[in-house]
Amino acid sequence: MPNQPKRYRPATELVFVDSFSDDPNAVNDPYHASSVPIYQTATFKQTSASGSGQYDYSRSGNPTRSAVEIHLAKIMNAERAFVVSSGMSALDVITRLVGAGEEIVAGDDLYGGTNRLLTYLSTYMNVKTHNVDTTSVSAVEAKLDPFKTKLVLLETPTNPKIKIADIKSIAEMVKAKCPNALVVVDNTMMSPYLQKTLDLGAHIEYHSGTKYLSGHHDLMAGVIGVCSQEIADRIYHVINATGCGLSPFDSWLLFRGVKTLAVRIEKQQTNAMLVANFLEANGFKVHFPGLASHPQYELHKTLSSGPGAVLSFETGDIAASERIVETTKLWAISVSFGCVNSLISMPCRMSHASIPAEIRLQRDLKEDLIRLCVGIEDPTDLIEDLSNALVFAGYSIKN
Ligand SMILES: Cc1ncc(COP(=O)(O)O)c(C=O)c1O
Ligand SMILES: N[C@@H](CCSC[C@H](N)C(=O)O)C(=O)O
Repeated sequence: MPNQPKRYRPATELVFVDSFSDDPNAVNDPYHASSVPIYQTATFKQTSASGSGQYDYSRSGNPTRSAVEIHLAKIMNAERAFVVSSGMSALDVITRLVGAGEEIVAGDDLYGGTNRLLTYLSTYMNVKTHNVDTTSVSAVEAKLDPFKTKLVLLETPTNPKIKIADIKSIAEMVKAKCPNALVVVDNTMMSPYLQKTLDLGAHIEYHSGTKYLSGHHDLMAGVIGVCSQEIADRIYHVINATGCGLSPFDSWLLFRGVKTLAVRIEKQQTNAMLVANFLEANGFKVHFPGLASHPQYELHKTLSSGPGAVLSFETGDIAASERIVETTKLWAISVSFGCVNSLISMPCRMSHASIPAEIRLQRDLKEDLIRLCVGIEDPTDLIEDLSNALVFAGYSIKN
């Protein structure tokens, strides 16, 4: 790899902060802190001009960042993990592995910001994206070009229509038909607690760490996990070259959030199941992979150990959807998901407003769609609040 800093470290040499470890790569903490300290420093002193400490400059590496990266690599079953300044920054780093004239195959239901970055790449960088229905392995296969395709980008479940892609079959097919392409999965909706995409055959998994991994909507972060040292080297090179590594304080906050990931998700998805059942029992078309009515209900169970806690539903009436969203009290009107607080939104007005209306129409992204991101509150309160809003919008509701 050209232009590596002299302190570039492969995964085997990653350092971590643990004063009781006899591992030579552990950072010595003389105070035996039981929470990883925040190394709020840009630079690290050297013993001589050429003497190498474990770190020299926080853009290239920082002990607090390393600590969370090592932990995340373990829970993703990744060869190595990296943390960067946002989910979009994670995707930006990954797409820099694609050159001008090369191509990406991606879904036709994608987070609005992802669609915006892919559109930017095609407009300014001559990197074309084919958007296909990733619920169909053959639709993905049809757009592969063994010479041009460099990334196959899957979101599963998709945001906001909650469609499921068969990661395992797609990864096997891509490896056979297009060995130069990398299979990349945006695993934000599931988190590594529910879905381990690298075990399913993906080369790269990434996250908006702003969501479940941190869990409290108090930071922006992106996470990238990779399956091999070779990909790790390329990703690290881009992160150091572009300077998007996560700050020490946000690395610390992210690490703190990850510690409660399992308990938060268990509670959130139990609540989400109750909310999804309530809406379906009241006649709404609900998109949630925990419901037997979901078209990929069986497939999702083979990929993930739970349905997660994001669902969307249709009312068929934009004005009614607006009334519902604007009437709930416990469900805050907000973008994002994965937080301990429950949120309600209209994707076409909010998270997906950057996708031009005609493209939303082409992709059958319904303007009346309401997305619910279920938190850890008492589910009786959540359902009562939603029920009141539905009644206010003119629906007759049985609880
Ligand atoms: C599925 C998905 N991926 C990526 C992102 C981007 O993450 P961030 O907001 O942390 O940049 C978002 C939301 O923003 C998202 O919903
Ligand atoms: N104004 C922001 C909207 C962020 S949406 C965040 C999140 N991914 C979601 O799906 O709610 C933008 O245009 O990026």
